[in-house]
Amino acid sequence: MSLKLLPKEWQIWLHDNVAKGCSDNSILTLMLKNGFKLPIATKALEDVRLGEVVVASRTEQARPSVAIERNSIVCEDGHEVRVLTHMKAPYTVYFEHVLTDAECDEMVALSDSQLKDSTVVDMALGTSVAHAHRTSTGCSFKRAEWPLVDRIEQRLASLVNWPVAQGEGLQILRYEQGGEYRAHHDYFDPAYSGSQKHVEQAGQRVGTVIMYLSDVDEGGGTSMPNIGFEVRPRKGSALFFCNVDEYGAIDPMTLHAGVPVVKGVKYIATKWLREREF
Ligand SMILES: O=C(O)CCC(=O)C(=O)O
Ligand SMILES: [Fe+2]
Repeated sequence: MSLKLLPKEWQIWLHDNVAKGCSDNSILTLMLKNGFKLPIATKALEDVRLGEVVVASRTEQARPSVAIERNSIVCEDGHEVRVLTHMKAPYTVYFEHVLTDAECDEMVALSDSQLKDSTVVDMALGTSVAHAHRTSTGCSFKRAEWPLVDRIEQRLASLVNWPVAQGEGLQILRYEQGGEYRAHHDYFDPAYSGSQKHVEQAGQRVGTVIMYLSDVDEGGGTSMPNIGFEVRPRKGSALFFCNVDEYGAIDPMTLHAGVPVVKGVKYIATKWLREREF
C-alpha cells in the first residue's frame, strides 16, 4: 500500500508514466532525485504495476498557495495582510500584520498558564519525546478551541488557500534567552518508520505558518540554512513556507531553525497544514 503514502500529484505521475510505458529505471531515478527513498518508490511502482488505483484527482492542488502578485491581501474576515517578501523555491512568503497587537497579546495570555517543556516527534517511533535541540516551552490548542483561535484559523485558510479542516491545531512556543529550535524539517520523512502513521492519518505536512506573537530585542529569527535566508521576528508578522514542491514531493531545502534568542522573549504560534483532513 505504498502508493497511498505518496503525495497525490506523484500518484498521478506514477500512473501516467507507467501507462506511457516508461521503464522502472527511469521512473525510480526521477523519484529518487525528488527525495523519495528507494524502498517507498519501488513499492509504490510495484503497486501501480499490480493495478492499484490512484486515490487522487487531477484537479486537486498539491500544496497551499498565496496571491503573491498582490502587495496586500484582504482575508475573508476583512483583515488586510501585507506581503513583504516571497520566494519561488522553496515556496516562501513573509507577511506583515497577519495578527493585530491585541490578537498577539490575547494568544500569549491564552497560552501562558498551559506552557510545558517542548517535545519533538521521534523519527523511529512516531511519538513525542523531549529533545535538547528544542529548548522552549509550548502548548497546543485544538482547532477552534477559542473564538480567537477560530478566527485566526479562518484567516490563515483564506491567506494561503488551504481548507481549515486540513490544518493541525495551533501550537504555541515560548523561547527565553538562549532558547532555540535547531535545524529540522517539518515534513514527515518517508525514510523513517515513525513518519508513516502520521502520513497515513492526514497525509504530509504540506505547509507551515509561523506567526510571531512578540517582538524580540535580539536574536530569535527563523533561518533557512540551506538557502542562507533568515527572517527576524516581528510581532504580528508570519513566515509561511511549503514543505513540498508543486508536485507534492518533500522539499529538503525547507530545512529551518529557530535561531537562539539573545535578549528578550520570543513567542510564536505555528500552524501546520496537512495534505488531507486532519
Ligand atoms: O522558532 C522558530 O522560529 C521556528 C519554529 C519551528 O520551526 C516550528 O515550530 O516548526
Ligand atoms: Fe519547524
